[in-house]
Amino acid sequence: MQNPPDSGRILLVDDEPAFQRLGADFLRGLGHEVVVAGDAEQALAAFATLPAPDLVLLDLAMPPTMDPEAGLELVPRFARVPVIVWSGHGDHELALRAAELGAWDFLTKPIDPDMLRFVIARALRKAKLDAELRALRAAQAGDDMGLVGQAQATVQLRAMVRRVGPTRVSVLVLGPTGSGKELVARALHASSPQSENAFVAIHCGALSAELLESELFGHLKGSFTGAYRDQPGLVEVAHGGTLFLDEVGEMPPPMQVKLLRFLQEGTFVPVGGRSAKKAEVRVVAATHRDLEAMVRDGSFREDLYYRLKGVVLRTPALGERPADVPLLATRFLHRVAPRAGLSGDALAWLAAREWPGNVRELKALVEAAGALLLPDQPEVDAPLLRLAAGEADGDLPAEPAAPLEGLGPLDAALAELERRLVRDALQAAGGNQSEAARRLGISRVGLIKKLARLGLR
Ligand SMILES: Nc1ncnc2c1ncn2[C@@H]1O[C@H](COP(=O)(O)OP(=O)(O)OP(=O)(O)O)[C@@H](O)[C@H]1O
Repeated sequence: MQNPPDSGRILLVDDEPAFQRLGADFLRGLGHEVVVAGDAEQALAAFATLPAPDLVLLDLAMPPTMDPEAGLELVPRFARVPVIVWSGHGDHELALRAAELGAWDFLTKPIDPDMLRFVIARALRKAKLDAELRALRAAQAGDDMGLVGQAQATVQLRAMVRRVGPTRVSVLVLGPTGSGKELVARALHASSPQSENAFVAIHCGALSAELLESELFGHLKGSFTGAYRDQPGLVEVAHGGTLFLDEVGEMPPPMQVKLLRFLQEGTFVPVGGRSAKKAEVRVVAATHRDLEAMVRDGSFREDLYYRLKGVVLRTPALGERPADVPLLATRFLHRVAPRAGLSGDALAWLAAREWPGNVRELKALVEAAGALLLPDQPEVDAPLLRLAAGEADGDLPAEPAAPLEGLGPLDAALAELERRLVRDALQAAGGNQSEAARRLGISRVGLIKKLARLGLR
């Protein structure tokens, strides 16, 4: 039977078996799918299981306390979807508190079935409209999903992300450092139906096998020196969302086995634990290494490789997609200097450059140049880019000529120029030193030393 337009998946939370049965039958009769939970713990577990419910019906008074206040605490935990609460206590105060905590509606037992049907239909319709509005806004605001570029390879990459994002298939992102692998992983998550759940990234090469295991799967109190309390693993934090395994090629072999088990069975055992726990995550892995060669030389498990390699997406080196450079540079510049432009010689200078650090390098350079713009300088030009790249050979950006005249030796003129750049950056950052340092492309400590040296403090 075709479900009616306003049907949905409903989580019914009530401890009374008779009510559970009658309620579930009634709701199913209306075309809804129903999942039943008898207490708070079951309710939270059912809420985290995919596919996620579209609406929660929550009895506020449940064992062991039967205290509606305890039930109220659950309301924000279901905040993603409409929550309709009910209680035997029909008091005004309780209804107000529930509304404050975000409940969609408050009903008093005994429940009037017609009223329930009406309230549910309205809540589901509103939730559906909200979701459509969110999707429309996302499509309008960032059609490029943050993946800027017009090169053929980038256009194709975006098309693949749009296609693969909404599926649950594992994705392996291959490309050199700084080419946008993590960005692709985030775009996949953002275009998945689970985008409101967590996106959790872990760098597999930065930790020893032991620490990586404890980070991924969690640990129990006392399982090693320094384990003062139980710590959930990142796979649990990412439950229902996306787990991004960055530099998966660096994963130590003992961890490769454990990761494979988790990917195959969906279960894991926290460090120091005995029983297996469950978590459901979408896995996106990335590496700049040649995983196939690593499989051949035995440093990466073949079975894990095939498990991770559901769909392979590639982020080419920036040098292989020169058509992206002007667009990326303009986008990065506008983040620090919204009204500034790039001159023709700046674009030519960028185009002629090699980018061993790929998009990350371009971003850092253009942002630094944007921060160095003088207030009356409308464009970033090639000399300013050279200055930002640390390649300036004296042809500094045109400072208003008159005020610098007569400053005497070159050192004094440079110090004066530096003073102005620092003052401008501080002013633009509203006096915030960290922000000013970021704009200048130096560390905060470096800025403080500069302020002292230039006599600005
Ligand atoms: N197509 C793009 N559009 C906009 N920004 C991009 C693009 N590609 C990369 N970037 C930016 O460049 C920087 C580096 O990207 P990212 O961290 O995704 O690269 P990566 O390949 O994961 O790097 P690594 O291998 O070092 O982890 C980030 O700030 C990211 O936002």
